[in-house]
Amino acid sequence: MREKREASEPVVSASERLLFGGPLRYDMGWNQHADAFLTLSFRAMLTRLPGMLSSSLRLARQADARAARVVLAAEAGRGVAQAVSLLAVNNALGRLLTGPGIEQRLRAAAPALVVMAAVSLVAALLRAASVYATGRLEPKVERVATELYLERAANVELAAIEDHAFHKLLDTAQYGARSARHMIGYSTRVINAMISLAAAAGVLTVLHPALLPLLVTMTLPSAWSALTNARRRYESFHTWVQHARAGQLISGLLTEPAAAPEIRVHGVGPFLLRHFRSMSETAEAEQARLSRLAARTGLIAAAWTGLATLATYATLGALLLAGTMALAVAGTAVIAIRTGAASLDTLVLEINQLHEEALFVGDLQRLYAAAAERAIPAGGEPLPEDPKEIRFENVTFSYPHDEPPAEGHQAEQHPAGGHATAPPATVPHPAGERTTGERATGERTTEVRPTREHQPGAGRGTGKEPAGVEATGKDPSGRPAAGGRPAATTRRPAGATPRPALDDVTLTLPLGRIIALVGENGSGKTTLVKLLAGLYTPDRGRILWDGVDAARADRRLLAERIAMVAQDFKRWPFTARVNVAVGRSTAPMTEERLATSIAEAGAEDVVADLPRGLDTLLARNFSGGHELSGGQWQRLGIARAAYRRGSILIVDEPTAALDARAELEVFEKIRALAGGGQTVVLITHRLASVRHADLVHVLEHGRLVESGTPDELLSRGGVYAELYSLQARQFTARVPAPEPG
Ligand SMILES: Nc1ncnc2c1ncn2[C@@H]1O[C@H](COP(=O)(O)OP(=O)(O)OP(=O)(O)O)[C@@H](O)[C@H]1O
Repeated sequence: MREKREASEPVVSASERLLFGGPLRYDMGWNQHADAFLTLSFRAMLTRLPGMLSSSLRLARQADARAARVVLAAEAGRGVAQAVSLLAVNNALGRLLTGPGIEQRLRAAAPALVVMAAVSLVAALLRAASVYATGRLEPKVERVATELYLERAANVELAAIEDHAFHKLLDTAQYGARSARHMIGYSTRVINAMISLAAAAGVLTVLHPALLPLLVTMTLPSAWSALTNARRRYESFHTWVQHARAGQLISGLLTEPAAAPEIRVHGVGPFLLRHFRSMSETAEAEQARLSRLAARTGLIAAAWTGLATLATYATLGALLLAGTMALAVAGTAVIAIRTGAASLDTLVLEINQLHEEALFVGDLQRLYAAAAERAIPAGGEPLPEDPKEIRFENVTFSYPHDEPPAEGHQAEQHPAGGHATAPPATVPHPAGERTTGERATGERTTEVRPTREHQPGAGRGTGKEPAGVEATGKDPSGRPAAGGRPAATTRRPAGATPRPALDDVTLTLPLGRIIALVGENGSGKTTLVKLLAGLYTPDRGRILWDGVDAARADRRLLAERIAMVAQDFKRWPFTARVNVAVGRSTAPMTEERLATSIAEAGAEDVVADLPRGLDTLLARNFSGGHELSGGQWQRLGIARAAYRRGSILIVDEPTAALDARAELEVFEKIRALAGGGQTVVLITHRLASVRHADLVHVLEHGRLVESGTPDELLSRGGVYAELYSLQARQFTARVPAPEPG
């Protein structure tokens, strides 16, 4: 009881309190399983065993049916071999211990000895077959499960990705594939242990009915000790790992380039180092506590096993003395009890592990189901071949909003990006600290479960953060900061209903023209183009392509027509060539198309300056990688959109990172694209650049407030004219001369 209280009370170091205002907590999906694992009784685990085994089998059959059959047959064969071997031992002992001379006894025992040798050989061959087939199966199972995971995740609506609950499931389920792989090994060992236990128990029962209870008595202590330590470790994980993570966060900050200048100029290094030491010491204390408890449990188990062994041998002796058991049978019983005890021990541990893995595979299956429900619908009406206009009719759209955090969890934060993503790479998953064949001695081998940062699709960026959420954990490229740096989250007060991002908007986008969307920050411009691109569907109202409602249209065909340079377009960690050609990854990658797109975006100089031209890897954190400036990236982004050759080009803040000359040039290029018949939907705050637009829509607080040509809007003297003159004044206003003296 004392021990439980000790483990569940988090020790928050003074450093943690100072730096994070309390315990630093990441919101990680697998946390959900802490309680499930700790509260489940061993009996309940046994009840669930058939379900878990059949789920493993299903996965195995899906991945490689032949290998699955080999494993099953080999394990069953090994069990039979063990029973036959025990019976042969009994036979051999019986012949050796009774009879006239030693030579005749040896001769009589010879057939049984030959059987033993043959059975050992067969068992060894079967084991080899099982090891080989399991080794083949495991990676295939993981691949099949991962592919399904990635495929489904990539195919859900953007709204699902931005939905906190779905994202949490996505996070939890990321461990499922690895768990599915582990389940194969555990299932094999469980099946093997069950069969050999049944063989030993069967033989013992045949030999003498009193032997079976002795087997159980001898095994229980070590199984109890192993289980207790595993649970204690798991429970402790939830107590101290968060603190260890806080320490790792500090060590990450001390080495990351972004923090380096301030660490040096402001002398933050010693300050952080001091707190790093203090946090590490807290984690060390927890490790010491665990080791102390493990040693104590090990001792208790050893004493219990010793007593049980003594009782076993005393019973065997008594049976021998009473003449109710032959010496040969007693000898066989000792061997069978030892084998059976080892099998039972393995069984307890492996079922434990299997259960834990099954929880994560369960998440994966839940994700598959949820992702299927939220998948982008396939099929739909075709869009008109050459539409004249797209019309927004009374369109209203609100972003789904998260519930405010529960009381007392104000320090609970997500790793970078505002959404829960992955735990930092250096922190093992509890099941990652896996025990392989743990015994009461406390010996174990550990394996660290890789986190999403190591997996394809790592660091998914979602573009914008939910209303009122401010993400601070991104590097300038929008990628999650290294080490899963937590983002401070601030939220809307509880109960406040957010304003719709778009509120009853009715407007027309004439195709083949340049249309500018203008308005202050947060007025709904980006939201409008995301609806146009089919990334969201309106809550109310319709988006009509010459009368065809986009909500009923084939979404894939709609996307085919759109090329988009978003504000935070993806900077793929690939070569420059791929960064452009990824605009239309289904098209053959031709040099001519690449060169044309690069020229259309005015990105020739950017490519010419790269050390290996188009083959330069654009990711500084890899060897040979190169980093571009914001403006250079922006040009490549436009080249990517040009490469796509969509009929509607959406450009969101294309010149934000450009100098004055480059800005002019980019607008020229964009105008030229429109000259080729492409529709350009341009979002910009630089109103001087809007002069060439055919039509300007002005948004304010999600509502359309003005529409017209730039000249019409200027002469109207409304919001546009006001914003325009504000900007113009910045250039003409005289800077007050400094006061003399
Ligand atoms: N993914 C999102 N989840 C929740 N709310 C969002 C999301 N994206 C935008 N919003 C909110 O919707 C409103 C409109 O945002 P939007 O990005 O469309 O404005 P904008 O006019 O493009 O702004 P800016 O000029 O700053 O780019 C804002 O209140 C914003 O906070």
